[in-house]
Amino acid sequence: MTVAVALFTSDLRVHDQPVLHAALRAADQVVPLFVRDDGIHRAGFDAPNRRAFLADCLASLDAGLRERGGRLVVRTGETVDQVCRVVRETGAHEVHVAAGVSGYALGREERLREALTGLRCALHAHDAVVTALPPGRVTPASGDHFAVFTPYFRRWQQEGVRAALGAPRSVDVPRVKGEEPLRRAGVAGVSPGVPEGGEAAARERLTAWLRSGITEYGDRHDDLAGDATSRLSPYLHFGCLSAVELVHRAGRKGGAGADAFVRQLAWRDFHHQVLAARPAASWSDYRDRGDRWSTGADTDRAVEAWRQGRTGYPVVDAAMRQLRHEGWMHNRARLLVASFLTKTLYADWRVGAEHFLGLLVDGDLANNQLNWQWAAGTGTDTRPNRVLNPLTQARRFDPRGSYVRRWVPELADVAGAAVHRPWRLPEPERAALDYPDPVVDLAAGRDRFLRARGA
Ligand SMILES: Cc1cc2nc3c(=O)[nH]c(=O)nc-3n(C[C@H](O)[C@H](O)[C@H](O)COP(=O)(O)OP(=O)(O)OC[C@H]3O[C@@H](n4cnc5c(N)ncnc54)[C@H](O)[C@@H]3O)c2cc1C
Repeated sequence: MTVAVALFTSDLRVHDQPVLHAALRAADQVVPLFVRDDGIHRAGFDAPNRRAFLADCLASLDAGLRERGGRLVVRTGETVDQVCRVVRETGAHEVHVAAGVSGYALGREERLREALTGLRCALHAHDAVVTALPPGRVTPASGDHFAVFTPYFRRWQQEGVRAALGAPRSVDVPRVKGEEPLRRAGVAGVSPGVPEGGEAAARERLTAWLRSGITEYGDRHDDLAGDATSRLSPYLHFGCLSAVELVHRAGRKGGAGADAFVRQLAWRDFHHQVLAARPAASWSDYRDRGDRWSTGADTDRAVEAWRQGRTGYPVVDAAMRQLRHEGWMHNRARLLVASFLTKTLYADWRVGAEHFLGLLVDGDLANNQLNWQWAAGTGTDTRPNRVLNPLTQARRFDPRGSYVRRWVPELADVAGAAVHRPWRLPEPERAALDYPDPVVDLAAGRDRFLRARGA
């Protein structure tokens, strides 16, 4: 009887699962293994919202495997140690894993390969499991990665993604010890609106999205109140859905909405290929603009108001409260609150990125840090000094003020677009609101930023 290990990482699914597929082909029995990695815990990367969502993901993956006669084996510790233990206990001759797309995953893969060699066990790392196109698959004529999205996307389209795989019919698991999967109920400090995680919930959402939402995505994706995006990002982050499958299914649906959606999936790949080539960009400027970010008591106060959703700019505050409540924020809102922090307040993008990582269910280094750098103008944006005015953004993307009223209850009774400028309300009405004055003058903030950038 031969045994292989399928090591699950950011690919917690049974559909289009190249790691599981390859392990099943390689051996009579497979250990589907997930290691709750101490390294991720030490790095503070298992924020409560993601831990809770992960608990659902593991439960759903276990259920998916049980439907096929198998189960998920969960261990806690250093990934390399735990995999080696399972290999020794079961006599496995192969370990299959998704190829790393982050510095951490690449390092883990290297250590694992070395440790397994000593056990005469081969490690197979599979491409295009976490992303649709593996980082490095397409590169420009000069350089190891694309620094601008549009030419990257052209090549990404030409290259095409691999075919999707079906879910296995059966999974035969040898007798091996595992822990009880973590229960969501045991995680403290979780935002009340965090959605249910896991492959089953993901596939339900995907089906609904393909049936209706995607058609109008091109026209409506920036509508803050309309909430007309897929909200699939947490499922993509944990790999409950495969980006490859999404590209194919959206492609089969066709139309302008589907094209626009696939383009966003390519943004995800784009950021991964930047970070794979420049791992330091997770915490250092991708392009150094010579910034000397604002510090001091006034900045600290303004940043704290930003975190709490009390800046006095309703659209910014609505977005920050949505993040705290749901562990998710609309992309347009992410862009405008990030511009507000890094440009209007001229605070270091790392401060904002860290706050996001503490709350986002979809929070990941490639997409979060590089989108923050994009918004701060230290990343891949070709117009690094543009400053988004939250009032203009509110007028365009929340023209009736519904998004603000949804998230800022103090302003729920202010009708229409007037909700975006509460300081202009007649005095008795204004004074009756428990809502702060603006923490910064927009024009002054913008001028300070442009002066600092020499623009
Ligand atoms: C400051 C900032 C921080 C961000 N942090 C994250 C993060 O930590 N994790 C994350 O997944 N996304 C991040 N994004 C990108 C984007 O905001 C989210 O992916 C998107 O809002 C998720 O909602 P959705 O699934 O409804 O997206 P949809 O609009 O339905 O898009 C479909 C999918 O495409 C991908 N996608 C869309 N836009 C982007 C983008 N700009 N960059 C990369 N991928 C994208 C996502 O996987 C998303 O699920 C960030 C954006 C900004 C401006």
